[in-house]
Amino acid sequence: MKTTIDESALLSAVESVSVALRPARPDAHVTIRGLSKAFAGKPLYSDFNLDLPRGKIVSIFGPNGCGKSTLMNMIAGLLKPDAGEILFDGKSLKDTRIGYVFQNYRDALFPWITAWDNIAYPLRRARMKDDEVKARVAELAALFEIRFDLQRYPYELSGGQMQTVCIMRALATRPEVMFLDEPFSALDFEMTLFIRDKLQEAQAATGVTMVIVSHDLEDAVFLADRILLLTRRPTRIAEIVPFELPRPRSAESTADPEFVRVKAHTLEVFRREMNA
Ligand SMILES: Nc1ncnc2c1ncn2[C@@H]1O[C@H](COP(=O)(O)OP(=O)(O)OP(=O)(O)O)[C@@H](O)[C@H]1O
Repeated sequence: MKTTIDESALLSAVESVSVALRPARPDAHVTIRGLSKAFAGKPLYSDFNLDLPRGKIVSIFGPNGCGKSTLMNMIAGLLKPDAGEILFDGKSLKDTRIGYVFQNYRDALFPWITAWDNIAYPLRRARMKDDEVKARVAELAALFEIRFDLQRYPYELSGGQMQTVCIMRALATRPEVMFLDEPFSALDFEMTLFIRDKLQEAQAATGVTMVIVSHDLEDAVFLADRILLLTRRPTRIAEIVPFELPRPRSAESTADPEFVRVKAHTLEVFRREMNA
């Protein structure tokens, strides 16, 4: 008797074998297995696997259009993969608290409510009691050394102040994983230094796992414990570069020989991938 094989069942069986073959690293917080995504029939990711370490800052860096934002958005649940599995400590996204800082802070804040209410918004949605909401916003305001009036509306704030509010809002619910898409791209140098400091402080205070997409090599290296270097599409991991310079890192850290070495190495891998 001829046996017919259901192609999709076969594919999913093969996929689950490949998933099972790659156990998570012991320090893994987020495990990505067999991730695939195509746009208009052209594959961007195909059977992509990655572990993101717990409590670390990972920067995603790579050539233009290689899929940095797409990868982050799939992990954060903003974009559905065609196939694959993403787990957070073995849990699905719906059982995980995440924070997201969008690239364009001007569009990210609700313009009809004050900065204070923007920060409180996710806490109220989580049905936190009023006095606890007040305490949490006050705690964040202290951490970020807020000197401007949080009762102002977003349009009354500078770009750096708006981005600070976006980051406070993303941290409000004490996320397990925080995603930041180009957090420095629209900031001036002074504000970039301030936000770099505050992100390091927030990470040290909370142990949150952070994923940052960056176009800028210096920004990508500066905050990272690991730099995830991607290839051109179809996108693979070119290299995961560790960067162990002690924290807190300051503007002076960019002259540290280890910073200079890691930046040069990252650039070398990037150039190699551009020419591949
Ligand atoms: N919704 C979409 N529809 C069609 N193509 C898309 C879509 N989103 C992304 N792409 C394509 O997928 C590729 C990766 O896009 P993505 O924005 O993730 O790359 P990136 O590395 O973040 O880019 P950049 O460096 O320009 O910010 C690009 O070629 C892009 O044109």
